Amino acid sequence: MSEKIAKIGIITASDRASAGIYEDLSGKAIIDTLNEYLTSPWEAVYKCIADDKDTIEQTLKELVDIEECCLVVTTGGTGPALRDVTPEATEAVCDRMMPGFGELMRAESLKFVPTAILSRQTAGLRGSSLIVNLPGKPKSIKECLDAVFPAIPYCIDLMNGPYLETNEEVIKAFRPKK
Ligand SMILES: Nc1ncnc2c1ncn2[C@@H]1O[C@H](COP(=O)(O)OP(=O)(O)OP(=O)(O)O)[C@@H](O)[C@H]1O
Ligand SMILES: Nc1nc2c(c(=O)[nH]1)N[C@H]1C(S)=C(S)[C@@H](COP(=O)(O)O)O[C@H]1N2
Repeated sequence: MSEKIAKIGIITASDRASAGIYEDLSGKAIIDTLNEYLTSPWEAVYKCIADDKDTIEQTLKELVDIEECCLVVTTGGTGPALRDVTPEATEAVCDRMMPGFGELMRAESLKFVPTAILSRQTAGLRGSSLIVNLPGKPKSIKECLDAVFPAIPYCIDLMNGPYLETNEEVIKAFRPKK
């Protein structure tokens, strides 16, 4: 995987965005934020789907197993609303969970909104891919990614994925050893 261009999956889980009731600003915010962060070449594989557990699971599997994305970032469906099932779909397809991501994003998000604890966002590993959940609100994307992204390139290194390089004036990747 390391010689290939890094593929990054972006999944918006939203009944209304997927039905065209509103424009998917959150998926766009993920792409814009990653373009600001990354100086190494990458390619987005983007999907906007309904809040349906089977559909989210199938889409996660497609982006990891067929598209070979080293990282998949989801937005939406992490709260307590009855159709919010993105964390459950993520757990269902992951071999190993990475609970630190959700813990850190909720802690950082509390600096912006007192409702941060309503997000059940999580992260996990499927094969050699990292899946990270973000909340649905467009403004939450950068609030959460700024917190966890410094650890993501090293996480992908440890799974023999592509070497992600960042613009250090925007965000600094932390690699404890070379
Ligand atoms: N992908 C998105 N693009 C633009 N705005 C969004 C998006 N997701 C959420 N929002 C905004 O954040 C608000 C609260 O998010 P909420 O989680 O209820 O949205 P949602 O998951 O898209 O809802 P639903 O799936 O029921 O349509 C929405 O009413 C909308 O204004
Ligand atoms: N950084 C950040 N985290 C946030 C928010 C936010 O605006 N910014 N919104 C919260 C709210 S109001 C909800 S209901 C939950 C779940 O959102 P979701 O169901 O759209 O994923 O995320 C929470 N986490």
